[in-house]
Amino acid sequence: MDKKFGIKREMRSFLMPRDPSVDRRFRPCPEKQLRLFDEAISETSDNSTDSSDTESDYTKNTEEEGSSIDPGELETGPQVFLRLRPVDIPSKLYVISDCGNVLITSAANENSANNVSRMEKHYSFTSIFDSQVGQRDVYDKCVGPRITEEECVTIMAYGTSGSGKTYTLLGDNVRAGVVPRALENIFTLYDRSVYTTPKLKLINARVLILEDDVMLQEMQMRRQMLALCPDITSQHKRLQQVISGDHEFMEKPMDGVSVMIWVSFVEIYNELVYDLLTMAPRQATVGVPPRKNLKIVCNKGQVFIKGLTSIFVKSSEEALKLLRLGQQRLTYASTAVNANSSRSHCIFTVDVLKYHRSGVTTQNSYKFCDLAGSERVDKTGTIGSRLREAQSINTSLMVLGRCLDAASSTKKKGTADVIPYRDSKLTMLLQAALLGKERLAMIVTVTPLDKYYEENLNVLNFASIAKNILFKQPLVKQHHARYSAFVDYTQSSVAQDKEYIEELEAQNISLRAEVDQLKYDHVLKMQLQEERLRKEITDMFQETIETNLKKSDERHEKKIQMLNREFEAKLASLKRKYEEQIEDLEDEIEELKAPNSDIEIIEDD
Ligand SMILES: Nc1ncnc2c1ncn2[C@@H]1O[C@H](COP(=O)(O)OP(=O)(O)OP(=O)(O)O)[C@@H](O)[C@H]1O
Repeated sequence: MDKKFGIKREMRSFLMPRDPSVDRRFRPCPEKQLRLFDEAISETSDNSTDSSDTESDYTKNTEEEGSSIDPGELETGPQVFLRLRPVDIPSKLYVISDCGNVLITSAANENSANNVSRMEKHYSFTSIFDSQVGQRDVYDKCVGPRITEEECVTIMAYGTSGSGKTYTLLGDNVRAGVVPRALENIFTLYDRSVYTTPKLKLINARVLILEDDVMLQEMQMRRQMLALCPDITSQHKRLQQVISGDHEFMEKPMDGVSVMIWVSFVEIYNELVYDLLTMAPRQATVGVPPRKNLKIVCNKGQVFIKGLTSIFVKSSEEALKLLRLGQQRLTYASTAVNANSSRSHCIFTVDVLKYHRSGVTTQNSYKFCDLAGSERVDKTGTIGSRLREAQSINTSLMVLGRCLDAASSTKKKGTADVIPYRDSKLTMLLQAALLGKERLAMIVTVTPLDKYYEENLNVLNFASIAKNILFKQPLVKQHHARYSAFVDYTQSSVAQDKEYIEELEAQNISLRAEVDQLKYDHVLKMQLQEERLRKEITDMFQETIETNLKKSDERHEKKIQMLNREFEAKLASLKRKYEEQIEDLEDEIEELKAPNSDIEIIEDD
């Protein structure tokens, strides 16, 4: 691995500045002298007498930069924030300047493996959040204004593993991160304008009106999806209390505007794109999503993921539920620096679709991107699948660095470099932000410990490239589209009634479906009950018959025995009678055999 990275460093690296040990005079240099991070970083070699790389010079540079911008010109660039993670003993190598938005990294010791570490550097940021700064302030500075201004924005968390990217975006059960706060903010902002049926949907980067049957399918899908989500009612209530204590989000008065909110959640793992909100097949558990790789399509400058599930949500709780479901399906693993490390990049998108009474539909997208931690595979001794993940993570971050560098050199050279966003899935999906069509806010997280010094320099160098970008073209704040179907529909005074009727019709359709389902369930239940009763009755009759049969058998048996006894008694008496008769007859016969026995003969002499 060392060898591989060694070879790469020969070329211009986007994660590592040039090796300062090489004499400046012998370095290859462009015709017009440009340093990779000029203006954003000032470097001072320990023994250098070159005073142009000092903090004061940095201030001068940025002032010049500021003055060169015509305030009337619509130039804008990413906002890059730095957040320092709280640690027990913070390294003394990082100091925040008095002005509060420059991080000065001191030179590390001479024995450092990397020569780059032997320099003092100044990194400027839009804002720096010290380790004491809480989630509220991070949200208020980085995201809140974008949502209130209704600007499309991509918020990207970038940093080394375990530095707090996921914590910043999602937070925990008490310290809500940027995403739960943004959801509360969005639903408060549109509160009474939130439409309860999915009439509009963003399909293949186009806002479309849904037919009733499609709308019904969407509602059924949403119901099934929400049923799969973990129960977060009490957790959501707690977070809501925390958030409402921290911020005073206001509802934006909107007349004749209906707002439909959709969410989607994707993961880029080993350069493959997975949908985190698909319906799991019957046999799969919540934690094991069907892993179907999705295709990214780029059509006339519009980038979208083909077949990505987008779920219609009516409340911040529903959106948070889906976020938690997606989180359960994300690829995490235990690494040397983080027991629960994200091994993939993930993007949670909230699309806000609006239709106005004027007949115009608009769309705002808020993308929250949690990048996997950049990692030193050689130092952490990563092996096997973790190594493959780490290489894939580092490669896609490298491409992101190249894209940012190409965008920033547009400003430096005044020529438009081709931005190589097609070189990775991540940069393809973030294309709109990388081309300046949407706002880009990068939250860079750093663990201020000595042992992460070199990794942190890479991250800070990366951030400084982003900080250097200025987009020439005006930001596309919202995508507008006019739909004739909505013109008539919304222009007349009857429009609102019609809207209400449509809503009722949609509800009616869904209620009818529900009634049909209930009827079907009822019939099925009755059939089952009848079957059970029939069986019970048959069993009962059979039992009765058997008992009766048994009783009758017993009765017959007794009767037979009694008759037998009577018969035997009769037989005995007849026998006795006939025996007596026989005896009499025998006596008579005896008497007849001796006929004169009753005559006494007397003879004379
Ligand atoms: N500002 C902070 N305040 C309090 N705790 C923090 C802060 N930043 C990070 N942590 C804690 O540090 C740990 C690691 O943070 P987290 O998981 O957000 O890192 P990560 O940058 O997303 O890492 P990976 O890239 O490996 O996924 C978590 O337990 C988190 O709660």
